[in-house]
Amino acid sequence: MSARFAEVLVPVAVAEPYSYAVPDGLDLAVGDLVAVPLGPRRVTGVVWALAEAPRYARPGRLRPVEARLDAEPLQPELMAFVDWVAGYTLSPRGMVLRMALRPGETLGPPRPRIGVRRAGPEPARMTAQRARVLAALEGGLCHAKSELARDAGVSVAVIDGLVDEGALEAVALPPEPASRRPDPDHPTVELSAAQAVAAATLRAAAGGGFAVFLLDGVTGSGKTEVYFEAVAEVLRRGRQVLLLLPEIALTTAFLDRFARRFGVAPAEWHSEVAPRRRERIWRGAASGEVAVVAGARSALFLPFRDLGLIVVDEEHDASYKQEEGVAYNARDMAVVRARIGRIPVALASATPSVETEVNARRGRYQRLVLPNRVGGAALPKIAAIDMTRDGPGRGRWIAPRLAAAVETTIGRGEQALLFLNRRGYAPLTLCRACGHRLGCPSCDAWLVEHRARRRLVCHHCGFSMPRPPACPHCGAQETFVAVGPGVERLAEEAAALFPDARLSILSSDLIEGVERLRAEIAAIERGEVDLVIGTQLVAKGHHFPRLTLAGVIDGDLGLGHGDPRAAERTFQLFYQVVGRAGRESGHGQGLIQTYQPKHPVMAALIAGDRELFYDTEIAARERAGLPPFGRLATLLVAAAEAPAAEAYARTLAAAAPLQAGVRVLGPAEAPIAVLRGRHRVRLLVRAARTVRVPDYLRDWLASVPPPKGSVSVAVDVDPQSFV
Ligand SMILES: Nc1ncnc2c1ncn2[C@@H]1O[C@H](COP(=O)(O)OP(=O)(O)OP(=O)(O)O)[C@@H](O)[C@H]1O
Ligand SMILES: [Zn+2]
Repeated sequence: MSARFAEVLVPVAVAEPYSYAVPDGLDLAVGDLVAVPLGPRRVTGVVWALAEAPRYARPGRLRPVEARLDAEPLQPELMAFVDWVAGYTLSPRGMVLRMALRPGETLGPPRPRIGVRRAGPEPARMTAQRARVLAALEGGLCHAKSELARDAGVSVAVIDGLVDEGALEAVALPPEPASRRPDPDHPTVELSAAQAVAAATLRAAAGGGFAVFLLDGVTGSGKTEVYFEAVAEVLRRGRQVLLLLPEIALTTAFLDRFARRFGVAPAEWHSEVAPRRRERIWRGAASGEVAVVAGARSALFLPFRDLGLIVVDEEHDASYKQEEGVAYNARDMAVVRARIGRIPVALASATPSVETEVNARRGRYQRLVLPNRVGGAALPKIAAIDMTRDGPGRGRWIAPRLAAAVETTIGRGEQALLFLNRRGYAPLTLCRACGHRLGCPSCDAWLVEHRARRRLVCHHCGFSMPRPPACPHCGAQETFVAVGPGVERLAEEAAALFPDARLSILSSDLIEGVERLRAEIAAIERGEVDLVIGTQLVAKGHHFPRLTLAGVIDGDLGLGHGDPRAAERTFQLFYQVVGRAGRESGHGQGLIQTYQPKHPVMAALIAGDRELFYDTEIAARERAGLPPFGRLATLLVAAAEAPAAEAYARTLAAAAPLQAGVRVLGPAEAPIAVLRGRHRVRLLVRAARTVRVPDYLRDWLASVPPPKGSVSVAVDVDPQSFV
């Protein structure tokens, strides 16, 4: 007997599934993907439960499920994961499901692939383009139409013309596989003793249940090769692997390395992957055909058929946190998914997050240590340049000592890197006559000059405009001055200082598209560049063999903003940047320009003493009751008008339940008080570790009338950023 009613979760902002009638003859199971009517639309949903009686509406009025879709059902583990993430982040369950159904909108029967081959007579009219097509088909093989067009350098219309005339014949091709099977058994490097120990532990865990590992290796210690051994073991067992990487769009080198080790590249999953390709990977993950996915945080919601291992590389990276919509941290949720799926998860980093470090110190996570660089290369020596004494002249940013080091490095035929975490030319433009500063019309932020694009840009909302001819405040002409450096300005200074050096500026906004960015990085790897100037893009896992000097231009930029994670972020960033130097030569050097050379973060970096940093930071967090010794959450109230936001925030604050171990601070204006034209007021929840913050927040929010009009409330449990 098939069930009469289905509870279907739909990918919209709803907390609960809706009831639908199951038509006679339609056999449904929990997890099935179905098409259901939703208002005037038809959407893809998932059968969350089946029942003999519906939960809500009167049975006679229920609309029926329209069809079961031709797709693998969601596994119970993924459904449980969706429930868990929704509960923890206080997000509508439907919105979390939506992340798991990402390509769901396009899910239909796979689109047929058309191939063509030679048939019949020569075409009556021969052109150069036609000749190229026919030449490419020499030998009688069948080619996919779109690939043939590309190979012959013609448009698809040329091929269609030849088909119409009968010179070519169209045939249906079998669907292309989403990815080929990686081969676990051709290792490419011989592991060092420490690597072998770590790899053996991970390999042994690959067959077991839930366990969390911290693969803790200094920069350039070969963490990747180690976790590849765990990947290989999971593949031998016929199971699937998820590799999470920050900035996957940049990591061609990683894909190449994977391909060298396993014979094929992994399936890539990130926002730059074309929709149809994403759909194929989604299906391939669900069918088991795709064995390994390397992806950005959203890959965590892929419907793997039999996931056996998750690796989170550079686990400390801030890009794992999604702030918009469902606010989740993919590193933390990877641990949750592994626990639900009873599989191991490996977190890799040279600079673990303080949370992870504490978990490892307490033995909750098992630490695997790689204390040395591959081949015995020494770690870079780090020194501070005290800008209060040894800075460059006014309007310049590269201190003489750093300039001299760059000169020497380039002179030896090696590469140098200058790091400044600021895109654009200058972070501030002001009028010399009246002091007016050019700000964004819809955000509480200054406009950043991007000289290459000839525009002033708001980094928060994307607003941009050309530099105005006259000051909008006093009307003076030609009085604007650029204040402070961005990478473009730094490059200008570097070009003047080192006229013969080949420069590359690595900044996401200067290089259009992933492919060009990847090409630029490859050129640096090949040594075709002498001096790299970059934003945080350069800090992420690159291996530039000839790079021996890393200079940090503004060592104070991230410090002291009242952000509880400022010290941690700064330490991680600079340690990683400097960690790009001397990876092969062994004589790497890091120079950090700072006005606070005595700051604990600088002191730990200069001493090359990572433990000193963690000891200091962990003690400070413990004293202050900050994560992981306490919990944080923010409620951000936003509205078109400031009074509406403030009023609702006060209502919320007044309704905050009294509970031991919980303090609610605020409302206070958010550091960026206006964003995209919306006024923002924040409440901060500080709680003891033992408090179940999501439950507390749920009770609280249920006790107040929902926001009306333009007012919205965004909940962020474990916030990473406090802007
Ligand atoms: N046992 C080995 N023998 C030879 N080469 C190795 C070995 N292990 C790793 N390598 C090579 O050493 C280089 C550095 O390794 P890898 O990039 O994995 O370091 P990492 O620990 O991830 O560094 P980071 O954290 O700085 O990104 C790579 O080119 C890698 O192929
Ligand atoms: Zn703006």
